[in-house]
Amino acid sequence: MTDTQTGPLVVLVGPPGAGKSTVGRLLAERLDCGYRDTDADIVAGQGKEIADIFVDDGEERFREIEAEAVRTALAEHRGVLALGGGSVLREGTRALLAEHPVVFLEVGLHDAVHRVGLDAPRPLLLGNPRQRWRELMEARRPLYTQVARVVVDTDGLSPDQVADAVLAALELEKR
Ligand SMILES: Nc1ncnc2c1ncn2[C@@H]1O[C@H](COP(=O)(O)OP(=O)(O)O)[C@@H](O)[C@H]1O
Ligand SMILES: O=C(O)C1=C[C@@H](OP(=O)(O)O)[C@@H](O)[C@H](O)C1
Ligand SMILES: [Mg+2]
Repeated sequence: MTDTQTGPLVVLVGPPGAGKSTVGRLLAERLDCGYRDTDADIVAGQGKEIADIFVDDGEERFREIEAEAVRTALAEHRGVLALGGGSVLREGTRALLAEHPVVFLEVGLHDAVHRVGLDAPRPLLLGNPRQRWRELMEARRPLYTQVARVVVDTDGLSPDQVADAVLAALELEKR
């Protein structure tokens, strides 16, 4: 990292189950830098879980809180930053991301649904996770593509392999 660096080294975007949080932690270890996840910032700031924010306050309020969390993290953080899957929905957030080394972690329906099924429930996938995920990805794919400097396909790859691919794609040195 240089003194003139003005934002995160890497920003990870993509749908739920792309592995943003998992690969983000691995990348921070590899790069020997800090890791930050806007979902964790939101939970800490609100004092409640994401699912409870959706139930108590609604998705629109969550998106407002998220937009502010992303703005703050982009301004403050100099390491690896993982965003929540829906953060690209806000035009203002997409405009901010244009200045940063954004990586779209791509994943297909099969791997994504398998991965999120192993994990804590996500409010937006409740009901029929396969259908919800497919709709969500169809609506968002253009947005992920628009903000991304590079796209890394994660299908069939382990988190370690995805981290390798991200480092190669951004031509970042392993430390
Ligand atoms: N490349 C991968 N291969 C297999 N499982 C993965 C991979 N990446 C993430 N996972 C698993 O999938 C689940 C969701 O990963 P997570 O990092 O939370 O995704 P995101 O933050 O993009 O929603 C976790 O249980 C995680 O261990
Ligand atoms: O895609 C979304 O709209 C969401 C994704 C989640 O984060 P991950 O993408 O890390 O699962 C979390 O921000 C929230 O449940 C909403
Ligand atoms: Mg995550």
